[in-house]
Amino acid sequence: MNPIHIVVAGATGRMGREAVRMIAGENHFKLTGAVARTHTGEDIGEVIGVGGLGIPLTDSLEEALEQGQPDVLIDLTTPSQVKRHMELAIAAGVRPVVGTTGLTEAEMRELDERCRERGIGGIIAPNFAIGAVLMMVFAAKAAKYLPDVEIIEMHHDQKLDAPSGTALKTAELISKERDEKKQGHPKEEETLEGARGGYRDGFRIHSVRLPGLVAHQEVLFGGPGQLLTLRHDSMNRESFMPGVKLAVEEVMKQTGLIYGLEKVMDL
Ligand SMILES: NC(=O)c1ccc[n+]([C@@H]2O[C@H](COP(=O)([O-])OP(=O)(O)OC[C@H]3O[C@@H](n4cnc5c(N)ncnc54)[C@H](O)[C@@H]3O)[C@@H](O)[C@H]2O)c1
Ligand SMILES: O=C(O)C1=N[C@H](C(=O)O)CCC1
Repeated sequence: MNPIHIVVAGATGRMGREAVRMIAGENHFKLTGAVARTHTGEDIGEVIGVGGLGIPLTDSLEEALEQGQPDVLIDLTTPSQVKRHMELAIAAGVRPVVGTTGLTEAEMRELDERCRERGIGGIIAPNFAIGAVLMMVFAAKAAKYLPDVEIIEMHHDQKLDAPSGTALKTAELISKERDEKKQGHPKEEETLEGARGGYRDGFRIHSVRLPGLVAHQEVLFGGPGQLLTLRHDSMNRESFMPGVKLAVEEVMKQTGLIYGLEKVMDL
């Protein structure tokens, strides 16, 4: 079997480094390009401390797509870059696997059309941690029976988008199962703006940002005389890598853009 050729955008970032390390450790994956914001020409393997990989860092995704001829782009950059990167990859027939959060629903619809026109697959996973995907799916099941729900997501203070992609995806899955209901007292009023968090489909999402955190989420359900809390914690970025690996393998079999790792898992 030919290895899957992969270019990583954001290769020197917290997630990108882990992705490069993961690719280097898999026989059926081959790194063909590493893109970072600044062009250094240095070997990405030397930069991240795994030894030479023979792949120089470039600041041009176009160059990495043309020279490396990858099958897959893994994008782990920033909300401001991800759409352009996906457009470039799709136009070149390269399948995007995207962890970068912050794309709007309209943007995802447009990118899905582009993938279909090109006859290729793409995967956007707001959270690659398998445990987090399970938490989201379990939350949707619980919401059917316990419609009073609030989401609290907690991330490190370098995160640019709020609420997190995970919280938005959890809310989407919950809304599909939950009967329509406005959570909280009908006459509640905020005396401090934002105190009740963001409002979506009748329930609330709260975002916490603190140094020391990585990626954490609680989904709280309440009913008369009972509480159910679903919680997931990512302690480090290695926690996301089994999901990245799965997404790269699955994207080769798909057509169109898939939003959420649960759609390629046997759940
Ligand atoms: N889906 C998931 O499971 C998951 C997990 C963690 C992080 N994330 C998301 O992944 C993204 C990256 O997270 P991080 O913690 O690694 O961030 P980071 O800031 O450590 O890394 C981002 C990298 O992107 C690079 N970059 C920025 N602009 C670029 C450009 N134009 N071209 C090439 N590279 C560019 C930066 O130089 C940096 O190295 C964020 O959007 C974050 O929310 C998703
Ligand atoms: O570090 C981040 O940023 C993360 N973002 C994802 C999100 O927005 O849900 C989840 C994992 C970490």
